[in-house]
Amino acid sequence: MGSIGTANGNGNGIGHGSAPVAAGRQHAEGPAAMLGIGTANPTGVEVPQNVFAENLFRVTKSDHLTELQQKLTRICEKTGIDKRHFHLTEETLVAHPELYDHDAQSLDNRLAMTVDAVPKLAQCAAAKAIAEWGRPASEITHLVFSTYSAWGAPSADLRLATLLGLRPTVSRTILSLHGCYGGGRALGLARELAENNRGARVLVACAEITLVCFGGPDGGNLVGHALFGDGAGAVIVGAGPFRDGEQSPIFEMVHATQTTVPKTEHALGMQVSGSGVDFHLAIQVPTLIGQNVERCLLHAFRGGDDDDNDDGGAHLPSPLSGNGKWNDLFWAVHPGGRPILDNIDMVLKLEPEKLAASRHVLREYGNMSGATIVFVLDELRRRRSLLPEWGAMLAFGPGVTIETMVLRCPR
Ligand SMILES: CC(C)(COP(=O)(O)OP(=O)(O)OC[C@H]1O[C@@H](n2cnc3c(N)ncnc32)[C@H](O)[C@@H]1OP(=O)(O)O)[C@@H](O)C(=O)NCCC(=O)NCCSC(=O)/C=C/c1ccc(O)cc1
Repeated sequence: MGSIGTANGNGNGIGHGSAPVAAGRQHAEGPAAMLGIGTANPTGVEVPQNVFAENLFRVTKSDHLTELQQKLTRICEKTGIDKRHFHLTEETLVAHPELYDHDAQSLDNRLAMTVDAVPKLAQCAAAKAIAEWGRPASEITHLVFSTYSAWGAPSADLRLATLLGLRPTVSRTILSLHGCYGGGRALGLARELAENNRGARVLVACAEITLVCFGGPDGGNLVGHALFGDGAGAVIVGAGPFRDGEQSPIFEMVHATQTTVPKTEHALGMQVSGSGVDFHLAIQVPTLIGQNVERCLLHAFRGGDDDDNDDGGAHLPSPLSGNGKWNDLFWAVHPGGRPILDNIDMVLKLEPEKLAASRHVLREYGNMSGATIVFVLDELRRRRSLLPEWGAMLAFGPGVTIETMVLRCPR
């Protein structure tokens, strides 16, 4: 173990698309791949970012807090966001003033309002992913569901399985409170499930509804107010042999790693209390991510090898051996915030259009936590004919945790 704690995928090299997984009857043939991608947002409320602060202060009866409103307006202008989608309506806020009263016990109501809404939003995204995949939902063998916004048992994964009519033997896993790296972790897990269980078809679903953490502007979470939005993403993951009628691989998932940056637990967090959920985003987060991201990428592109010598060895695909190597890749980066993308651009010396898909998603939807990375993958898939062969996916969240995946766009 090096100075950064790590946990690896199943140790595949990143050989050129050809069956790097150990042969054996129970294993799949070749790398896992994304076979269908879908996204969804709540249909009711779409808020332009340039009126967000004004709306928030009006609906929470906080117009007298003029300095705070000016500050939120300043922050909103710097987010790189044009609009966001929300499940929470003004009518609901009028009926539930406890949602912006920091002293009120509102957690029960918040959870009651999201218990059905979260799996239903996930269902909308999953239905699109399944339609693109081209096979019936009954052929899904595993479900990995990530959310921070719905808790309870039976949990959101079971509700989603029921809504989609998945078979009773579907093997379900729910990832809770992973925050913004939940989508990356769910995809990493799906990759391992698909490669290690021949014939497995894994539905990854991520759905987030910010109602659980909504509060008045005096609650001290102005950046969270300016940044987060609601959305769901779903991906069908499977490995060869592929079936008749099945979508051919969109992106191969060649290798995945997870890195925890030591001594940064304080930087990103979520505190649950009777009055809801409070986010904490330290001002240092964009810098911390910028400082650690290249190390994580090198680790992933070495196939999880902890050897720090960049020997251009057998693991590395050729794009990473030359100068300007990172510009030879396509990029699926979680747009956690505009300065995070700016720092990654700067550290990796990326050409301006390399993070275009991430900036587009940030602009159109804001940060939808774990679901956001699926929107970025969906956007990249639209630009597929322009993409180079190899790519990298990055997602970040509490820990600070950095999820990295080496992707390949088959021709
Ligand atoms: C749009 C911001 C807020 C400001 O842009 P800027 O280019 O840094 O501009 P300034 O440096 O001029 O800052 C504007 C104001 O914002 C303030 N500010 C600037 N970051 C801050 C700050 N983290 N705090 C509190 N004031 C600040 C800053 O002090 C300043 O205040 P003021 O001088 O009074 O105008 C930008 O910094 C930004 O997007 N920051 C957020 C980055 C970030 O941490 N993103 C989260 C990544 S991880 C993730 O996505 C998952 C989170 C998550 C975690 C747990 C879960 O369960 C679920 C999800």
